[in-house]
Amino acid sequence: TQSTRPQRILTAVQKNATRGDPRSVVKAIDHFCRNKEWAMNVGDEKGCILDSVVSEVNPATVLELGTYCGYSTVRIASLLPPNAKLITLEFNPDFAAIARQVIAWAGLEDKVQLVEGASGDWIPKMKEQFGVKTFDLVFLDHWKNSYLPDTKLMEECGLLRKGSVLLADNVICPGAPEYLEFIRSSPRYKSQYFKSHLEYTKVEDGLEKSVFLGLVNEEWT
Ligand SMILES: Cn1cnc(CNC(=O)c2cc(-c3ccc(F)cc3)cc(O)c2O)c1
Ligand SMILES: [Mg+2]
Repeated sequence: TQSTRPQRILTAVQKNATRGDPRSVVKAIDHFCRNKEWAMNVGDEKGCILDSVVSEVNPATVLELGTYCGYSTVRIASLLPPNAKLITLEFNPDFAAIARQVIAWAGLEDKVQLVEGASGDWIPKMKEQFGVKTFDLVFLDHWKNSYLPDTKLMEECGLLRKGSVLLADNVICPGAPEYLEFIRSSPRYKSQYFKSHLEYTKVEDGLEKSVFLGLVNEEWT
């Protein structure tokens, strides 16, 4: 039977990366996707911006929306302090199955909880199911038209605190126009755009970093 692209990515990791070495896993996926088959990982260029935001926030709790093959999961988890937790949600069971093996190859399974299902179903259950109070960092990389409803849902569920950081991939390509419009005009967020390129290409793309400011007082007038 024909293999899938995620399966071929896993094979490339198992052949070219060292078990327990997250950087070699990231390198193997980037090499495969740049030289063999493009895939929708955040990639090396935007990945460096992701790394710098993770290092700056130094989060104890991270939520990733959209796991795919686990590339950004490995990048983030490899930078987390001891006892920090990353919960990553993936809707597609085939992607989730591959991601589990990529995360295990990197030796990061103790820092990562991969949850299969729809973000809209799981976000309201985060507190009761995983004992999460709030997230210090959220990486949005799932369906682009889910960025906005899921951000509103996280607010409503009290999962964001003053200072929580949202980092959204693909705000230019494929684009998340409703999300960008909302987050850049909301008084509850301080946003910053990091210009970059679509993974493994010269096409423009970028990451939007938004800090939640909490409920600002004019909302009570
Ligand atoms: C099916 N599916 C499961 N998860 C998702 C969510 N991710 C994306 O959709 C996504 C798409 C692209 C992209 C695709 C085609 C193209 F021509 C240009 C860009 C890039 C990304 O970085 C992404 O994160 C989609
Ligand atoms: Mg993406």
